[in-house]
Amino acid sequence: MTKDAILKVEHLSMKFGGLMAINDCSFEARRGEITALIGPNGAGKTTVFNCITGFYKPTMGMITLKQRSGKEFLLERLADFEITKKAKVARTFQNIRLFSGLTVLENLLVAQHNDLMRASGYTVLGLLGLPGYRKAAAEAIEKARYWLEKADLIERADDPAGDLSYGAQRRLEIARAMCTGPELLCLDEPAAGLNPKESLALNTLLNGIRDDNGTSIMLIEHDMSVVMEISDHVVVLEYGKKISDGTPEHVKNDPKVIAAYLGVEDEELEEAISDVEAVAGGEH
Ligand SMILES: Nc1ncnc2c1ncn2[C@@H]1O[C@H](COP(=O)(O)OP(=O)(O)OP(=O)(O)O)[C@@H](O)[C@H]1O
Repeated sequence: MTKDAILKVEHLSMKFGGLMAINDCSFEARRGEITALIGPNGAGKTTVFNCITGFYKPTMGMITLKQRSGKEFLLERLADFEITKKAKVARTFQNIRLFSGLTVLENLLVAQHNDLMRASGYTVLGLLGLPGYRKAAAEAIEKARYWLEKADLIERADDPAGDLSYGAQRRLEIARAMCTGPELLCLDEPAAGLNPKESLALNTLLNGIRDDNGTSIMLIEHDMSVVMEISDHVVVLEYGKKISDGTPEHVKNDPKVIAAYLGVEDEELEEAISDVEAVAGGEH
């Protein structure tokens, strides 16, 4: 693993019956950066995410997460709850999964349930009397308040989560994931369905998480304006294989990526690449 990589995916393959959804895919995500995983529909982005977060066990390959402390975890060998708890990887899903009947604040406190239970010593007496529990409860509220501020949701703390606008619910999900103290935050299409104002608020939140908290972020995203604006590094998949990897600028101008997004078949690829190169050459 290179010095500053938080995640290293090596020769990852995932087979569903006869379908090779991921085929010998390798890439790294660097610490303190926003890495975007992009590609046409069915390219395998969600499958890669599901392998990283333990929802699927890969058919082959290694996924190594290295924490700030230097401690390494082989994610493909851990159960999904251990990936969250021990390796400190948090995720959100394409569909919003909040407790819509609970308030915004309660959603953030529920996320810290494990810490609170540990502080209680797992006894009712602990809940009622232990100073350790009272301290943990105060810290949980403080952490929730911090993330409500960051997500621009402090005014809505006591409202049911289900009453929030779609964009605010997305930010609440991210705030909730951050309350678990992750080293790597994985976001599955965070900008899907957002209007331009909500998209801007999302960008502000994600930039803050990277710059102020130093948390590394991996995201799957279809909205290219979001990808180009906030990513430090982009990995492009097509038919389960990596076809490009680099800065947003590099990837945007990569003829293979352009061809993939135009839906060009393999046999036409060389022709498409030379066409694109000719156009690009003509622009200089
Ligand atoms: N559990 C599964 N069982 C069988 N096939 C699956 C399963 N999950 C994904 N696939 C297949 O694997 C391929 C990759 O799917 P995946 O959802 O990872 O792509 P994606 O890039 O996330 O697509 P999208 O952008 O549409 O969400 C697709 O052909 C899909 O049908």
